[in-house]
Amino acid sequence: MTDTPILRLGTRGSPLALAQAFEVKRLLQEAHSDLKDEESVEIVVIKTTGDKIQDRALSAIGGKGLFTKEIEDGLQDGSIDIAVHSMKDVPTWLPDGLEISTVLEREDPRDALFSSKANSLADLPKGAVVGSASLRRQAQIKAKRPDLEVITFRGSVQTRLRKLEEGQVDATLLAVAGLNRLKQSDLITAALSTEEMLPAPAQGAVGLEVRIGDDRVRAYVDAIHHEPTMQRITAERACLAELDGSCRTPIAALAEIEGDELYLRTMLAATDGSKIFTTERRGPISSAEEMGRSAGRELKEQAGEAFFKTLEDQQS
Ligand SMILES: NCc1[nH]cc(CCC(=O)O)c1CC(=O)O
Repeated sequence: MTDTPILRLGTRGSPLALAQAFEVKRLLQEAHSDLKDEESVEIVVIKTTGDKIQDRALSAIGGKGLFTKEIEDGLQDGSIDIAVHSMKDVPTWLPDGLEISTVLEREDPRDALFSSKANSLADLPKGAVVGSASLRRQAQIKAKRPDLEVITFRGSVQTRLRKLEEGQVDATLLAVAGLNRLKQSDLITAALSTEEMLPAPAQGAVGLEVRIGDDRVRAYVDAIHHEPTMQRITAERACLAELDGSCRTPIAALAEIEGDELYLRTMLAATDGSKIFTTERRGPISSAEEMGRSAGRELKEQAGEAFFKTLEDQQS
């Protein structure tokens, strides 16, 4: 019997965030006999700025860490021991004293199309309306199908699918991983190939953030760590860091492990799809970080300073 929990997990309260937190709890309980008690691992729901603001595109609100800041505050003030995040939402720079110690095995990193009108982006009727608030998705849609109308579209997975059902849009895109974790993958019309739609850095990966040097907590979380996932997202996030990417910059990156090599594809785009820069790297897994950095530098050079200046102007 435990009076107080042994571990407190901090999470957002969306159905997807909760599903991820319960998965972490289940894995921790499976790995450690002293956590078998129901009360030994407590899930603490924390509302973030990103959850409070529902009426605007995140890119318009700006700022990094919209889905993570308040949860990190909980780590720093000791009210939680572990923050559970979608790694896609975690900024590349973490607050002092915190680290991503652990990642779960990655889910499917692809984006999924939801539509009753077509099974692929290419087959959508001319002029169809696609709802997405992600600049990365908007840019890739516009690059392939300039005739489509892309409208900003936010809310939880449930809200977006309801809007689609109501006919507010002809199609929307969501991460396959989210639907899989919610056990709702049957709602997916089609998963898009990574050639059609390159995913966001770290899409499909769940990460655990802890206080640096918290050996007690580390002893628990180390048992559920998946190193190949960490290697992949290290390369992807290094590219993002090099570009100083926020959710205002359309950036995509996907690293895959092929034998003992890492194969990294990255993309930087103008939001209207008028420019797409891509680069690839192949190298030893141990160079994940440097490969990502170098890919990011190359994208920066390809795009040139004028490109970043234009991005800034578009936002102001
Ligand atoms: N920005 C919201 C967000 N953060 C993580 C996911 C999906 C799950 C994942 O990528 O792990 C989503 C929703 C979506 O893009 O469909």
